[in-house]
Amino acid sequence: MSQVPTFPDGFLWGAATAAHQIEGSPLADDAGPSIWTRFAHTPGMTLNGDTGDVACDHYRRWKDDVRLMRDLGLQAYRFSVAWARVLPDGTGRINQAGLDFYSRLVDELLANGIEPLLTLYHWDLPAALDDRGGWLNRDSADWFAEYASVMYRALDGRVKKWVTLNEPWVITDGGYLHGALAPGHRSLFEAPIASHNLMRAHGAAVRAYREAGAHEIGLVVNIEPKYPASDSEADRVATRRAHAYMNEQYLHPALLGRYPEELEDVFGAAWPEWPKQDFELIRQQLDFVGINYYTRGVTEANDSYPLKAGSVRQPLATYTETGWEVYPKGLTDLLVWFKQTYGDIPVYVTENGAAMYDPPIADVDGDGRGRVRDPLRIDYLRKHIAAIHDAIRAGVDVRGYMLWSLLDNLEWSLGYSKRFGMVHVNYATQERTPKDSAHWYSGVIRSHGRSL
Ligand SMILES: OC[C@@H]1[C@@H](O)[C@H](O)[C@@H](O)c2nc(CNc3ccccc3)cn21
Repeated sequence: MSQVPTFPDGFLWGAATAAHQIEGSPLADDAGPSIWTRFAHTPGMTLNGDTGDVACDHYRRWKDDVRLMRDLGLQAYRFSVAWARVLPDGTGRINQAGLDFYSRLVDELLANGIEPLLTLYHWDLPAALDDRGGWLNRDSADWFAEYASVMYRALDGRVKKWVTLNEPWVITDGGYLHGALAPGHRSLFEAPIASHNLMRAHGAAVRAYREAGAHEIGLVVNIEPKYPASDSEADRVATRRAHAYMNEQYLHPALLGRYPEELEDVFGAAWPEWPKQDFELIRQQLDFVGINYYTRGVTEANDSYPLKAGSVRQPLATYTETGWEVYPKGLTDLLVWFKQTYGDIPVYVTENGAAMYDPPIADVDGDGRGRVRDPLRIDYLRKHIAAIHDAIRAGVDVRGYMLWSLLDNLEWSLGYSKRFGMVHVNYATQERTPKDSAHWYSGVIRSHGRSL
């Protein structure tokens, strides 16, 4: 970047988390179990048998964590609601204690000048609904709309930015096709059905919001630009399929009212006939789209997958703990593609970050305070925020940045093995220690990006 970056007035600087990954106490105060409570307690499903039983103990430490956000200067905080705290059976009976937890959290955020950005669903379906077929049941759209309406009635006005779903692609690719995530199904036939019902649920929740809410609602997707590993026709076809499968499978129905044509070929006999009226439900006017960006996908033809496409690991820049390539330009390319494909819909980067090897906490300055020196994370964040600035200069209406994540937390099936936080969590003592990246990010926020 040649000159000092200037971000638009009102550009929102925040951080993101998710209920199951930080809260702990999943069954406290009459909450019901979720599919992740069940999945993590199933032997062999998570690394080291790690569960969300304690996590970051945020359910009890929420007030201190909001104080930490204030001290870091966050302007916004993206979090998710654990559906089964509010509706232990998924529908019907409301658990007031669960609703009160989120109401108190929102009030504390507002009292500290932090804008809440609420995600209704971040993967933790009530187990009682999974027992009724979960996302494979077409009734799931009604279940989700009922839950969403409970939350709108309780919090709308205090919460002014709502997200229906976090990453429908991961929910179905992980939970229904490959089985690595809850509920752990492995079925090419189930995956498109779960995807479709998730998008029907998204549409039903937006429709309910238009009747009950008065502010902003959007969808969050994880998308990554796909680049062919070579200019061979086979790799180019594979890249197109991978792009349709991850990047268009959810945005097309939500914003264009149709699926990309490649999906019928990708799923073959497993691709159902969809009722036309479903797309009238799915396609709803959105106030914004959230994009979660971590890396790109270099893609080659590979007949051993249903997709007939595989990712090619890039040798040089995969020093993240997840092995994901560091490729900031992919974020610029993606944001420009989004605008070119779907038009001028406001965008938030609702997740971006990296799990890096973090050295142990040490009193490196001799001032009695622990420090975590994470220069690689700072470098990653700096380059990706600069990539957003490049997209803004190219005309993309990016409204904010939510760093993933505020805290080290439970990385789903990978347990506590990956640390994405800008704040270190000692899981034995629950002590929080802002890493160097947290102090750096505070400076970025204070300077509105000019200190990049
Ligand atoms: O993996 C880091 C975060 C995760 O902790 C969040 O809960 C989730 O919203 C999230 N989504 C991605 C996007 N990529 C992804 C790819 C394959 C499997 C899982 C996530 C990364 N992350």
